[in-house]
Amino acid sequence: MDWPAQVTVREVGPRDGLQAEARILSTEEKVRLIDALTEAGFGRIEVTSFVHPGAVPQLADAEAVLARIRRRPGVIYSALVPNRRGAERALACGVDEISLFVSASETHNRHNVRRSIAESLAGFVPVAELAAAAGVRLSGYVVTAFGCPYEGDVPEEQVERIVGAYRDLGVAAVYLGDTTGMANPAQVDRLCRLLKQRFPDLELGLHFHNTRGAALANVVAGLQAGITVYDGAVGGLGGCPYAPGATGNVATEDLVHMLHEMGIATGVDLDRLLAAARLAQELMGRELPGFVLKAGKRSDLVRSVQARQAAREAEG
Ligand SMILES: CC(=O)SCCNC(=O)CCNC(=O)[C@H](O)C(C)(C)COP(=O)(O)OP(=O)(O)OC[C@H]1O[C@@H](n2cnc3c(N)ncnc32)[C@H](O)[C@@H]1OP(=O)(O)O
Repeated sequence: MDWPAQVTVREVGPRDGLQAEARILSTEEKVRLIDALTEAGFGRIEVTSFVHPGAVPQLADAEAVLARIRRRPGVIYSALVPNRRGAERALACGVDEISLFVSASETHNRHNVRRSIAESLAGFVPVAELAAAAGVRLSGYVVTAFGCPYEGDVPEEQVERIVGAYRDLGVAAVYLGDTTGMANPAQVDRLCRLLKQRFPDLELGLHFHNTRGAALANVVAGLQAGITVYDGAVGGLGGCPYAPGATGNVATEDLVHMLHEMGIATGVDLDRLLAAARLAQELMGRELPGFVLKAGKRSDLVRSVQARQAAREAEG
């Protein structure tokens, strides 16, 4: 297998990660976290969402967050947008990318945005027009693309239909979301190959939650199918307030660590990312699920084992 030389890792912790966390961070705390992620070298960061403030109270300060973060030139700071009202708010803040979202299953979409899939898609038309007029990048998530907590299996044709609708809207990228960690590597391989064949000119990205521990295995399946864009949430923050049993995205530092060990470049500074993960843990006031956060980098292993050994010898 020829692995790609480089992949794009999108940091979505400040949006997907925070939206389901019980502890509401202050605007200042969010800005500190996003600035630390910018320092880590990400080219793309999803910073917030412009949804109804009552639906996701954690992100009700989207405008203030965007106004205060230190934006590094060239970095794409994106926000999730459900409708025209959200697009108007996002554009007023000068976002670099608007990410639309619709579920591949009717039931989840109704729970999430109180609309049918067809109604969501129809509502995206004016958003696409606004984004195009403003010259802002447009992308779209397919939520529950690999399975739905309410409906179970999601037919591949349904995902294909939504990707086609996004393509017709003129999006630059489509991100396939495994919202509740239901994907397996064989399924990822099959769906990605199918979509790449059907939509060869569209950028496809993968967004895995690690609910059942399969996220990194699914990333490898995606790499084998030729996908080069992956989402992660710092520390493994995350979930979905409208999906029972949802937990965090794959921890970005685990993803970046694995990719670097495989010889795949990401442009991300892993040490700075780990510092951001420790900050996220401190801000949330709880242990986050990321593995490398606890175990350290592979390259640090021998050093830390030797240090422990020396400490034991000094004690004894
Ligand atoms: C898998 C994932 O992680 S997806 C992300 C997690 N899920 C979410 O973020 C869900 C977000 N959902 C929502 O924000 C809501 O369900 C909506 C906005 C999509 C739909 O809610 P509805 O109540 O049906 O909206 P509706 O269009 O009827 O408008 C109701 C009111 O909300 C306001 N509103 C609608 N959209 C927005 C918005 N994007 N931002 C702020 N206010 C809004 C309207 O202006 C209206 O206000 P008014 O009563 O003062 O006139």
